[in-house]
Amino acid sequence: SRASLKMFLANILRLVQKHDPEGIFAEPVTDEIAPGYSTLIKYPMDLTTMATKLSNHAYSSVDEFRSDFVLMCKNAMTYNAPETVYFSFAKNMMEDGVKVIEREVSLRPDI
Ligand SMILES: NC(=O)c1ccc2nc(N)sc2c1
Repeated sequence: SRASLKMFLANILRLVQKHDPEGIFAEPVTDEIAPGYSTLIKYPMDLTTMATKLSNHAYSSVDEFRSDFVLMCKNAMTYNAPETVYFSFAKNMMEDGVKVIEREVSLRPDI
């Protein structure tokens, strides 16, 4: 149901947040901390925005949620040069996060 999808996705958000101890994905990226970000990144995404979308019933499937999560990570791999820690965090976050999502989905075939 819509209520169980919301609970399921809220738990995934909690789990993936553990893989971002520096909190670089916690809030929208500002042009102050990342010069030119809003010009380069057409579709920004972050974990707080995902939580808000979840509260507003903006996700009707795990796929839609996963798309925003991957968008968030790919944005960071677009804006930040490959040799930066931010790029490495994003690459690892994408790998770890997708694994978390797929494991949780495998435990809930009904979702
Ligand atoms: N998510 C990002 O791409 C991101 C987050 C934080 C941050 N702080 C900087 N000084 S550059 C930067 C980039």
